[in-house]
Amino acid sequence: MVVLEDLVVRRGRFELGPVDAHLGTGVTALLGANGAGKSTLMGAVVGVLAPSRGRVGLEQSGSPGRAPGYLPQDFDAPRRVRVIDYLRFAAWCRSTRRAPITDAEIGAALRAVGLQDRAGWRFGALSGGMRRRVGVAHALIGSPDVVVLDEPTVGLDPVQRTDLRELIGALGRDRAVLVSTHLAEDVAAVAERVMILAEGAVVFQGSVAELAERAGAATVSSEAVERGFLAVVRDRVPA
Ligand SMILES: Nc1ncnc2c1ncn2[C@@H]1O[C@H](COP(=O)(O)OP(=O)(O)OP(=O)(O)O)[C@@H](O)[C@H]1O
Repeated sequence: MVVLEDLVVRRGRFELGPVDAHLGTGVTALLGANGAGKSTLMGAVVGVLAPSRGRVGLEQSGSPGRAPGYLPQDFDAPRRVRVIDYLRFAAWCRSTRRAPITDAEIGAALRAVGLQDRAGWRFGALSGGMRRRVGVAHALIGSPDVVVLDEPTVGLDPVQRTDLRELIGALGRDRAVLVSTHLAEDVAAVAERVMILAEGAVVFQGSVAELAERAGAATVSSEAVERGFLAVVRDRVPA
């Protein structure tokens, strides 16, 4: 559903890529140290950063032309705006004449993140975790075939983290989901595939089981993912 071909993105002195990848149905976790290029790659996938070389191809089945759903790392909204009005505005921006996004779809997105009873609240009155969940709802409205979530579990309490993981897993059943995280538990719980970046380069692409194997683990667990990640990154950058 997302095809990355020879993709290179420059931001100041930083260069990401070249990246070649095919992100099909399912959850792909994007891992890497701070500054490795995860947000840069996600920005290029959703079209907010222009490639300096190569291409991002989106192959969507449903409403043609609907942009990928995107939770940016620094998602924010005006404090005084009510949640429902913010999402209605976002829905209007994402609607096309042939595929308008209805209030029912906005309600479904709010229910998906457990915020249906906060629809009338002002954004500034929500807790940090709830604001993050509004950002996830914002990424879901209109049921895009491609959903890109930049560190969606940051700031969530353990219950909300678990619920959000379940939601991400469910989304991955019929769409391409790209999710960045620093939490090995997120990867072990929901991802099928993993891509690891180090200093702008792709240093691993494969299944979660293959990553666990890098740590010599026969089964997938948070610990195996963490050790696999460290093995991959340390292989590349010797201490
Ligand atoms: N607006 C910008 N202008 C210039 N360079 C930038 C800009 N934004 C990010 N960078 C640089 O791009 C590189 C990659 O940043 P990016 O945000 O993609 O990393 P990341 O893997 O998402 O990191 P983190 O885990 O800290 O969120 C960093 O070296 C950063 O300094």
